[in-house]
Amino acid sequence: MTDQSLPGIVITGGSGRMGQMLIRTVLDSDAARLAGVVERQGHDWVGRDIGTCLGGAPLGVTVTDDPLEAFAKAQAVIDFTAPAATVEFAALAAQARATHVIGTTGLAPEDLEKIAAAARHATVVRAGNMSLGVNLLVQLTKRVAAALDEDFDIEVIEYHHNRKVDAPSGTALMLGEAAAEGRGVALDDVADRGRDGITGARKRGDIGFAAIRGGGIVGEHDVLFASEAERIVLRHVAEDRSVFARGALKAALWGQGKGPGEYDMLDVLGLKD
Ligand SMILES: NC(=O)c1ccc[n+]([C@@H]2O[C@H](COP(=O)([O-])OP(=O)(O)OC[C@H]3O[C@@H](n4cnc5c(N)ncnc54)[C@H](O)[C@@H]3O)[C@@H](O)[C@H]2O)c1
Ligand SMILES: O=C(O)C1=N[C@H](C(=O)O)CCC1
Repeated sequence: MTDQSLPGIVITGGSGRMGQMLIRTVLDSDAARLAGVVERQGHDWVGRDIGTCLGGAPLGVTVTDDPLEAFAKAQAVIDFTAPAATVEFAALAAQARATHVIGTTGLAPEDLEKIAAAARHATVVRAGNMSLGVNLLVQLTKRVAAALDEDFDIEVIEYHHNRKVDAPSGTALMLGEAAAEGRGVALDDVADRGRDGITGARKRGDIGFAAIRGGGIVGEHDVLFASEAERIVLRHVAEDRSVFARGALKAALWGQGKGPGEYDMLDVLGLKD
Protein backbone atom coordinates (compact mmCIF):
# COMPACT_ATOMS: atom_id res chain seq x y z
CA MET A 1 0.00 0.00 0.00
CA THR A 2 1.51 3.41 -1.03
CA ASP A 3 2.05 5.90 1.80
CA GLN A 4 -0.25 8.80 0.78
CA SER A 5 1.64 11.21 3.08
CA LEU A 6 4.71 11.07 0.80
CA PRO A 7 5.11 13.81 -1.85
CA GLY A 8 3.20 12.82 -4.99
CA ILE A 9 5.16 13.02 -8.24
CA VAL A 10 3.78 13.20 -11.78
CA ILE A 11 6.02 12.08 -14.62
CA THR A 12 5.33 13.65 -18.01
CA GLY A 13 6.35 11.87 -21.20
CA GLY A 14 6.08 8.58 -19.30
CA SER A 15 6.78 6.32 -22.29
CA GLY A 16 10.00 8.12 -23.24
CA ARG A 17 13.56 6.99 -22.54
CA MET A 18 13.78 9.28 -19.53
CA GLY A 19 10.07 8.96 -18.65
CA GLN A 20 10.36 5.22 -18.07
CA MET A 21 13.56 5.61 -16.05
CA LEU A 22 11.91 8.33 -13.93
CA ILE A 23 8.83 6.19 -13.22
CA ARG A 24 11.02 3.30 -12.06
CA THR A 25 13.11 5.68 -9.91
CA VAL A 26 10.01 7.09 -8.18
CA LEU A 27 8.54 3.60 -7.69
CA ASP A 28 11.83 2.44 -6.10
CA SER A 29 11.99 5.46 -3.77
CA ASP A 30 10.74 5.38 -0.20
CA ALA A 31 10.62 9.21 -0.11
CA ALA A 32 8.07 9.81 -2.88
CA ARG A 33 5.03 8.20 -4.50
CA LEU A 34 3.95 8.05 -8.13
CA ALA A 35 0.87 10.29 -8.34
CA GLY A 36 0.40 10.33 -12.11
CA VAL A 37 1.84 9.76 -15.57
CA VAL A 38 1.12 12.03 -18.53
CA GLU A 39 1.55 11.23 -22.22
CA ARG A 40 0.66 13.18 -25.34
CA GLN A 41 -2.84 12.97 -26.84
CA GLY A 42 -3.27 9.94 -29.08
CA HIS A 43 -0.43 7.93 -27.47
CA ASP A 44 -1.46 4.30 -27.05
CA TRP A 45 -0.50 4.28 -23.33
CA VAL A 46 -3.23 6.85 -22.52
CA GLY A 47 -6.04 5.25 -20.51
CA ARG A 48 -3.92 2.22 -19.55
CA ASP A 49 -2.40 1.33 -16.16
CA ILE A 50 1.28 2.32 -16.06
CA GLY A 51 2.29 -0.99 -14.45
CA THR A 52 0.95 -2.98 -17.38
CA CYS A 53 2.40 -0.48 -19.89
CA LEU A 54 5.81 -1.26 -18.38
CA GLY A 55 5.17 -4.99 -18.66
CA GLY A 56 4.39 -5.66 -14.99
CA ALA A 57 1.42 -5.84 -12.63
CA PRO A 58 -1.15 -3.00 -12.46
CA LEU A 59 -0.12 -0.17 -10.08
CA GLY A 60 -3.39 1.76 -9.87
CA VAL A 61 -2.03 4.75 -11.85
CA THR A 62 -3.70 5.37 -15.22
CA VAL A 63 -1.73 7.23 -17.90
CA THR A 64 -3.56 10.44 -18.79
CA ASP A 65 -3.38 13.09 -21.52
CA ASP A 66 -4.89 15.71 -19.16
CA PRO A 67 -1.87 17.32 -17.47
CA LEU A 68 -3.77 19.79 -15.28
CA GLU A 69 -5.92 17.05 -13.77
CA ALA A 70 -2.76 15.08 -12.93
CA PHE A 71 -0.77 18.07 -11.64
CA ALA A 72 -3.62 19.16 -9.33
CA LYS A 73 -3.18 15.91 -7.34
CA ALA A 74 0.61 16.17 -7.02
CA GLN A 75 3.34 18.06 -5.18
CA ALA A 76 5.84 17.90 -8.05
CA VAL A 77 6.03 17.33 -11.80
CA ILE A 78 9.16 15.86 -13.37
CA ASP A 79 9.27 16.79 -17.01
CA PHE A 80 11.69 15.43 -19.61
CA THR A 81 9.68 15.88 -22.82
CA ALA A 82 10.01 18.49 -25.58
CA PRO A 83 10.14 22.32 -25.55
CA ALA A 84 6.50 22.99 -26.59
CA ALA A 85 5.17 20.55 -23.99
CA THR A 86 7.45 21.92 -21.26
CA VAL A 87 6.29 25.51 -21.83
CA GLU A 88 2.66 24.36 -21.55
CA PHE A 89 3.43 22.30 -18.42
CA ALA A 90 5.23 25.26 -16.77
CA ALA A 91 2.03 27.32 -16.77
CA LEU A 92 -0.09 24.36 -15.61
CA ALA A 93 2.32 23.34 -12.82
CA ALA A 94 2.33 26.94 -11.58
CA GLN A 95 -1.49 26.93 -11.63
CA ALA A 96 -1.47 23.70 -9.57
CA ARG A 97 1.30 25.10 -7.28
CA ALA A 98 3.40 22.01 -7.97
CA THR A 99 7.21 22.10 -8.11
CA HIS A 100 8.23 21.80 -11.78
CA VAL A 101 11.49 19.95 -12.42
CA ILE A 102 12.53 20.55 -16.02
CA GLY A 103 15.08 18.32 -17.73
CA THR A 104 13.95 19.13 -21.27
CA THR A 105 16.70 20.62 -23.45
CA GLY A 106 16.62 22.57 -26.71
CA LEU A 107 14.55 25.37 -25.14
CA ALA A 108 14.56 28.61 -27.17
CA PRO A 109 14.98 32.05 -25.53
CA GLU A 110 11.21 32.67 -25.83
CA ASP A 111 10.53 29.31 -24.07
CA LEU A 112 12.86 30.35 -21.26
CA GLU A 113 10.97 33.64 -20.87
CA LYS A 114 7.68 31.75 -20.43
CA ILE A 115 9.27 29.41 -17.89
CA ALA A 116 10.63 32.43 -15.98
CA ALA A 117 7.10 33.89 -15.93
CA ALA A 118 5.74 30.64 -14.46
CA ALA A 119 8.53 30.66 -11.86
CA ARG A 120 7.11 33.90 -10.44
CA HIS A 121 4.28 31.73 -9.03
CA ALA A 122 5.89 28.34 -8.45
CA THR A 123 9.16 26.56 -7.73
CA VAL A 124 10.97 25.58 -10.92
CA VAL A 125 14.20 23.58 -10.99
CA ARG A 126 15.73 23.44 -14.46
CA ALA A 127 19.02 21.96 -15.64
CA GLY A 128 20.29 20.58 -18.93
CA ASN A 129 21.87 17.81 -16.90
CA MET A 130 20.66 16.59 -13.50
CA SER A 131 23.62 14.32 -12.65
CA LEU A 132 25.91 15.05 -9.72
CA GLY A 133 28.99 14.42 -11.90
CA VAL A 134 28.12 16.95 -14.59
CA ASN A 135 27.23 19.62 -12.06
CA LEU A 136 30.61 19.10 -10.39
CA LEU A 137 32.20 19.32 -13.85
CA VAL A 138 30.43 22.65 -14.41
CA GLN A 139 32.15 24.08 -11.33
CA LEU A 140 35.53 22.57 -12.29
CA THR A 141 35.21 24.01 -15.81
CA LYS A 142 34.56 27.47 -14.43
CA ARG A 143 37.65 27.26 -12.19
CA VAL A 144 39.97 25.94 -14.91
CA ALA A 145 38.74 28.55 -17.41
CA ALA A 146 39.37 31.29 -14.83
CA ALA A 147 42.91 30.01 -14.19
CA LEU A 148 43.97 29.81 -17.85
CA ASP A 149 44.30 32.65 -20.35
CA GLU A 150 43.28 32.71 -24.02
CA ASP A 151 46.48 30.86 -25.00
CA PHE A 152 44.24 27.89 -24.19
CA ASP A 153 41.49 27.29 -26.74
CA ILE A 154 38.31 25.90 -25.18
CA GLU A 155 36.22 23.31 -27.03
CA VAL A 156 33.18 21.43 -25.72
CA ILE A 157 32.67 18.06 -27.40
CA GLU A 158 29.48 16.09 -26.73
CA TYR A 159 28.49 12.54 -27.72
CA HIS A 160 24.90 11.26 -27.71
CA HIS A 161 22.65 8.54 -29.12
CA ASN A 162 21.28 8.77 -32.66
CA ARG A 163 17.72 9.74 -31.55
CA LYS A 164 18.75 13.02 -29.91
CA VAL A 165 17.06 15.96 -31.66
CA ASP A 166 18.86 19.05 -30.28
CA ALA A 167 22.45 20.30 -30.51
CA PRO A 168 24.53 21.45 -28.77
CA SER A 169 23.25 19.33 -25.87
CA GLY A 170 21.89 21.09 -22.80
CA THR A 171 24.94 19.85 -20.92
CA ALA A 172 27.35 21.24 -23.52
CA LEU A 173 25.67 24.63 -23.18
CA MET A 174 25.95 24.47 -19.37
CA LEU A 175 29.68 23.70 -19.72
CA GLY A 176 30.12 26.46 -22.31
CA GLU A 177 28.36 28.93 -20.00
CA ALA A 178 30.63 27.87 -17.14
CA ALA A 179 33.77 28.32 -19.26
CA ALA A 180 32.57 31.75 -20.42
CA GLU A 181 31.76 32.78 -16.85
CA GLY A 182 35.23 31.66 -15.72
CA ARG A 183 36.73 33.84 -18.43
CA GLY A 184 34.46 36.76 -17.61
CA VAL A 185 32.82 36.89 -21.05
CA ALA A 186 29.29 36.31 -22.39
CA LEU A 187 28.92 32.93 -24.13
CA ASP A 188 26.79 34.48 -26.90
CA ASP A 189 29.76 36.72 -27.84
CA VAL A 190 32.30 33.88 -28.16
CA ALA A 191 30.37 30.70 -29.01
CA ASP A 192 31.35 28.95 -32.27
CA ARG A 193 28.57 26.39 -32.74
CA GLY A 194 29.02 24.95 -36.18
CA ARG A 195 32.04 24.70 -38.48
CA ASP A 196 31.74 23.65 -42.10
CA GLY A 197 33.66 24.62 -45.23
CA ILE A 198 36.34 27.34 -45.34
CA THR A 199 35.77 28.65 -41.84
CA GLY A 200 39.01 30.60 -41.49
CA ALA A 201 41.36 30.10 -38.60
CA ARG A 202 39.98 29.67 -35.11
CA LYS A 203 39.33 33.01 -33.40
CA ARG A 204 41.30 33.55 -30.19
CA GLY A 205 38.96 33.47 -27.19
CA ASP A 206 36.18 31.56 -28.95
CA ILE A 207 34.48 28.65 -27.19
CA GLY A 208 33.80 25.94 -29.77
CA PHE A 209 31.14 23.21 -29.75
CA ALA A 210 31.09 19.87 -31.57
CA ALA A 211 28.25 17.33 -31.51
CA ILE A 212 28.74 13.60 -32.21
CA ARG A 213 25.62 11.42 -32.70
CA GLY A 214 25.78 7.64 -32.80
CA GLY A 215 24.14 4.42 -31.65
CA GLY A 216 23.03 4.24 -28.04
CA ILE A 217 25.51 6.63 -26.37
CA VAL A 218 23.77 7.84 -23.19
CA GLY A 219 25.73 11.09 -22.89
CA GLU A 220 29.43 11.97 -22.80
CA HIS A 221 31.05 15.41 -22.55
CA ASP A 222 34.63 16.62 -22.88
CA VAL A 223 35.83 20.12 -22.11
CA LEU A 224 39.14 20.58 -23.90
CA PHE A 225 41.64 23.31 -22.98
CA ALA A 226 44.34 23.24 -25.68
CA SER A 227 47.47 25.39 -25.90
CA GLU A 228 50.42 25.03 -28.31
CA ALA A 229 52.28 22.87 -25.80
CA GLU A 230 49.77 21.09 -23.58
CA ARG A 231 46.15 19.96 -23.28
CA ILE A 232 43.74 19.45 -20.40
CA VAL A 233 40.58 17.40 -20.93
CA LEU A 234 37.79 17.37 -18.34
CA ARG A 235 35.46 14.49 -19.09
CA HIS A 236 32.13 13.11 -17.87
CA VAL A 237 30.54 9.84 -18.97
CA ALA A 238 26.97 8.91 -18.07
CA GLU A 239 26.89 5.09 -17.92
CA ASP A 240 23.07 5.00 -17.78
CA ARG A 241 20.06 7.32 -17.46
CA SER A 242 19.54 6.59 -13.75
CA VAL A 243 22.00 9.40 -12.90
CA PHE A 244 19.64 11.96 -14.48
CA ALA A 245 16.51 10.41 -12.93
CA ARG A 246 17.98 10.28 -9.42
CA GLY A 247 19.03 13.91 -9.69
CA ALA A 248 15.56 14.91 -10.90
CA LEU A 249 13.82 13.14 -8.01
CA LYS A 250 16.24 14.80 -5.57
CA ALA A 251 15.30 18.16 -7.11
CA ALA A 252 11.55 17.43 -6.80
CA LEU A 253 11.93 16.62 -3.08
CA TRP A 254 14.27 19.60 -2.50
CA GLY A 255 11.64 21.89 -4.04
CA GLN A 256 9.03 21.06 -1.40
CA GLY A 257 8.41 24.09 0.81
CA LYS A 258 10.65 26.38 -1.29
CA GLY A 259 9.20 29.69 -2.40
CA PRO A 260 8.54 30.60 -6.03
CA GLY A 261 11.64 31.04 -8.18
CA GLU A 262 13.85 29.41 -10.77
CA TYR A 263 16.60 27.18 -9.39
CA ASP A 264 19.15 24.79 -10.89
CA MET A 265 20.96 21.63 -9.80
CA LEU A 266 23.80 23.63 -8.26
CA ASP A 267 21.19 24.97 -5.78
CA VAL A 268 19.83 21.47 -5.16
CA LEU A 269 23.28 19.92 -4.67
CA GLY A 270 24.65 22.83 -2.61
CA LEU A 271 27.41 23.44 -5.17
CA LYS A 272 26.82 27.18 -5.82
CA ASP A 273 29.89 29.40 -5.29
N1 LIG B 1 18.43 17.33 -17.97
C1 LIG B 1 18.87 16.06 -18.02
O1 LIG B 1 19.54 15.55 -17.11
C2 LIG B 1 18.46 15.23 -19.21
C3 LIG B 1 18.83 13.88 -19.30
C4 LIG B 1 18.35 13.13 -20.37
C5 LIG B 1 17.52 13.71 -21.32
N2 LIG B 1 17.20 15.02 -21.20
C6 LIG B 1 16.26 15.67 -22.12
O2 LIG B 1 14.97 15.17 -21.85
C7 LIG B 1 14.18 15.25 -23.04
C8 LIG B 1 13.55 13.90 -23.33
O3 LIG B 1 14.55 12.96 -23.65
P1 LIG B 1 14.19 11.43 -23.98
O4 LIG B 1 15.46 10.81 -24.47
O5 LIG B 1 13.47 10.83 -22.83
O6 LIG B 1 13.18 11.64 -25.21
P2 LIG B 1 12.01 10.68 -25.72
O7 LIG B 1 11.69 11.14 -27.09
O8 LIG B 1 12.38 9.25 -25.49
O9 LIG B 1 10.79 11.03 -24.73
C9 LIG B 1 10.02 12.20 -24.79
C10 LIG B 1 8.63 11.84 -24.33
O10 LIG B 1 7.85 13.03 -24.20
C11 LIG B 1 6.57 12.75 -24.69
N3 LIG B 1 5.86 13.99 -25.03
C12 LIG B 1 6.13 14.87 -26.04
N4 LIG B 1 5.21 15.86 -26.06
C13 LIG B 1 4.35 15.60 -25.05
C14 LIG B 1 3.17 16.25 -24.56
N5 LIG B 1 2.70 17.36 -25.13
N6 LIG B 1 2.54 15.71 -23.50
C15 LIG B 1 3.01 14.59 -22.90
N7 LIG B 1 4.11 13.92 -23.31
C16 LIG B 1 4.77 14.42 -24.38
C17 LIG B 1 6.79 11.83 -25.89
O11 LIG B 1 5.63 11.14 -26.28
C18 LIG B 1 7.89 10.92 -25.32
O12 LIG B 1 7.34 9.83 -24.63
C19 LIG B 1 15.12 15.77 -24.12
O13 LIG B 1 14.98 17.17 -24.23
C20 LIG B 1 16.50 15.42 -23.57
O14 LIG B 1 17.52 16.23 -24.07
C21 LIG B 1 17.65 15.79 -20.19
O1 LIG C 1 19.65 11.84 -24.12
C1 LIG C 1 19.61 13.08 -24.10
O2 LIG C 1 18.91 13.74 -24.90
C2 LIG C 1 20.39 13.80 -23.08
N1 LIG C 1 20.17 15.09 -22.97
C3 LIG C 1 20.79 15.96 -22.03
C4 LIG C 1 21.54 17.05 -22.76
O3 LIG C 1 21.04 17.56 -23.77
O4 LIG C 1 22.64 17.41 -22.31
C5 LIG C 1 21.60 15.25 -20.97
C6 LIG C 1 22.29 14.03 -21.48
C7 LIG C 1 21.32 13.08 -22.20
